[in-house]
Amino acid sequence: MVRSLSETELKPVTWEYAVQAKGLRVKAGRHLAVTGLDLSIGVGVHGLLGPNGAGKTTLMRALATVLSPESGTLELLGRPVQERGADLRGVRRGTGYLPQEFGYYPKFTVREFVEYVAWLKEMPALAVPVAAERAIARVGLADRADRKLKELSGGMLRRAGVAQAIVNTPDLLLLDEPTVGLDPEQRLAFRELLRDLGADTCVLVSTHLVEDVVASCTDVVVVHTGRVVWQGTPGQLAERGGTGDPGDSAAERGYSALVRQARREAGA
Ligand SMILES: Nc1ncnc2c1ncn2[C@@H]1O[C@H](COP(=O)(O)OP(=O)(O)OP(=O)(O)O)[C@@H](O)[C@H]1O
Repeated sequence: MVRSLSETELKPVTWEYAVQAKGLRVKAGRHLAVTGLDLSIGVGVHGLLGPNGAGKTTLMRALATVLSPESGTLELLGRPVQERGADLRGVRRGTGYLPQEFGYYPKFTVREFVEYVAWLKEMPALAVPVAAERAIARVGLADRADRKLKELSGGMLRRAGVAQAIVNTPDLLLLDEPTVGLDPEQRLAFRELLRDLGADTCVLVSTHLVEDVVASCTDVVVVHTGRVVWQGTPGQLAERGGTGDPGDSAAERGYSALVRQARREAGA
């Protein structure tokens, strides 16, 4: 049974930054993967870049309130989340999350899956069918809404994952490698969707594809060994690289230069 909401939970909360982290430390298993991270992001599309093991997934999981911070402060949608009695339900209602690997019931259809998540997000029952229909259409799966998840290709499954993340029109949308497995046409459509969502949502999207970031992000966040080592626009990222840095584009060279510098500074 779904319990009714308390007065505190219903009180409107305002914020300038959907995510505000200061000195954030988060463990992945026993390993401290986020090691003192400062980050403030608001409405827009923020690309999260970093080498394998930099802590991107762990950070995403903390922002999705799946992992609790070890220390530091974390405010999500204007609510402090590290304190006892924090309004995690309020944060979760306003958040959409596509994990790197997500679990699902293989026999659910796309529609059932997306509606189920809408229900978990405590959306009003009457609003659910239309919201699910819209989310499914936005990821280009309208013609497959009644197909079972187990019958979908990897790229289609990923798109169903994005649909469940946006069904509640979240204020904070966390997408962990959403473009993995998408064909070139779908990747282009997805970039457009991201730009569209970023007009009124704080979107944090983790990816290894610098070109995706340049095409659809207003802001780039580079992490290394669990910290933010650089934040700026895609244009500023492109300016960071030189001809000696590896990469096929100015932005890729800029990213390589930043990672090299972070490695040098970390003494690795
Ligand atoms: N359950 C775990 N137990 C121990 N260490 C872990 C665990 N999960 C992750 N780690 C370690 O934490 C660090 C950060 O991992 P994380 O998955 O957050 O990085 P990432 O930037 O998302 O990497 P990738 O780009 O490969 O997805 C890595 O060194 C990883 O080996």
